[in-house]
This record gives sequence, C-alpha cells and structure tokens, in this order.
Amino acid sequence: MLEIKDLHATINGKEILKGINLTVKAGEVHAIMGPNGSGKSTLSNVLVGHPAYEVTKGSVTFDGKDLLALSAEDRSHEGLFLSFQYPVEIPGVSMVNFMRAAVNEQRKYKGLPALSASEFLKLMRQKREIVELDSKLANRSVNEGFSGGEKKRNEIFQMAMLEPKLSILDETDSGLDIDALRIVAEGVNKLKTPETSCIVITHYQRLLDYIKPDIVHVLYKGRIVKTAGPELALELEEKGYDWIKKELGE
Ligand SMILES: Nc1ncnc2c1ncn2[C@@H]1O[C@H](COP(=O)(O)OP(=O)(O)OP(=O)(O)O)[C@@H](O)[C@H]1O
Repeated sequence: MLEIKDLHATINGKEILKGINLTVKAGEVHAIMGPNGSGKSTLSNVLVGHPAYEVTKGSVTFDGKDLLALSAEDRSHEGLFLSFQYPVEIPGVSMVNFMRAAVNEQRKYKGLPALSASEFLKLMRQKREIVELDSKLANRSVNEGFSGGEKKRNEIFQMAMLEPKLSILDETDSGLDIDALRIVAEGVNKLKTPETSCIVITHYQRLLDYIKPDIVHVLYKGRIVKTAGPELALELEEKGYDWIKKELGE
C-alpha cells in the first residue's frame, strides 16, 4: 500500500525528516508516536503534498505509484486522506457544497458520473450517522464556529465520504471528550476494510484502546527509531521517552 524509503524533507531550508523508512500493508493500522517536534505532522504533510515542504531525498510508493510525482489533488483522488491536527475553517463554503465538490471530483477522476443531488444527500446522511455528526453542523460553513471536538468529528465524516485507501489521522484524539473519542474511533473502525490502511498519529495510548494498531513506531528527530507491537504504546505511556533516548545513547 505505502512504501517510504529514506525520506528526507525540509521546510524553509531546515531538514525535519532525516531518513524515514516505513512500509504499510493493506489492512494494517500503524500508530506513530513521538515527542513534540519530532516530525510527525511534517511526515503527514509531506505525504499529502503540502507545498511548504521540499523532499530532498528518498521515495514514496503508494499503491504502486510514485506518490511524490502526483499533485496534492491526485494524491487525494488516488485514495490518500489526511485528517488534520488543526482543521481550518472555510467561511462561506457550505459543508454540502464542499463535500459535493470533493466527492464528485473524485468520481470524475475515476471515470464515474457525478452523483445527483438526492443521491448525494442520501450519502451525506448515511455517512453522518457513522460519526453521529449533527445535521445542523452539516448545514453550516465548513468548520465555521465548530468546537474543537466538532471539527475532529467532521474530519472523520469527510473521511467516511471519501472512502480513502490510506487514512492518516493526525492527533484526531486531541480536543475530543471521552464520549466523542469513542464515537470517532468507532467510526474509524467501521470504515476499516481488509483493503484499507490507517496511520494514527497520537500522543496517547487511550486512542489506541479503541483503534487497535498492528504496529507502533516512535518518530524522534526526523527518524523512526523504534518499531514494535501495540505493547510499545503501553510502555511509552508508562515510561515516557527517556528510555528510548538512553537507548539511542543520548
Ligand atoms: N515553517 C517552519 N520553519 C521552521 N521549522 C519548522 C516549520 N514548521 C515546522 N517546523 C519545525 O519542524 C519540527 C517538526 O514539527 P512537526 O509539527 O512535524 O512535529 P510533531 O512531531 O508533529 O510535533 P507535535 O507532537 O508537537 O505535534 C519542529 O521542530 C517545528 O518547529
């Protein structure tokens, strides 16, 4: 599904990613943890094609294609989805128009006809239920005046609408209350199939109680310095990162 080899990336001339290697197979859930500023959001931004970042070395293959050669739009059309750590507000653009444009652009890319208004509204209703997104929110401008938790829930609603092959969830748990965390995580689980994969970036084990990872990685100073099973997240929760820094000789 995704193969990252020796990925280096800079922002404003500063190297943040210093040789990332990561393979995600279809059906797998990977968690990426790591101290603040280690490069987790940078990795997700580079993967989706954020223009502020420059890839200086390495390769990324997504579903057999050279991901780095694709525009940000085509990466999305190919089935890559990023749930943002800080979702932006788009005043004046209604959720309905925003999602209809996104869904129909994706269908066009796949050579499918646009959905009719009634088909689209039915799809919106179905998908809204997955994350229990209030219909009032779906009738407002994108994220405008949404609470922090509502924005995160809205991200997973968008994921449900676009049915990506690979979803990257960047700190989707931050800002969610306990019930919302469970609803959103269950939503992610409902969307999982043996053909889809997920990368969950989080600081906390509790999200991983709901979205069970197959593999847990620690990203530190722009490199993946440790990879293990779900028990690694529990160990990090208990002991923090100092032991890993010690293992690295710091
Ligand atoms: N525009 C920029 N110019 C210079 N440095 C930047 C810029 N944007 C990000 N960085 C730096 O890149 C590093 C990695 O940031 P990133 O957001 O990827 O970390 P993170 O692991 O996601 O952190 P957190 O857990 O706090 O969300 C940080 O040291 C950050 O200050």
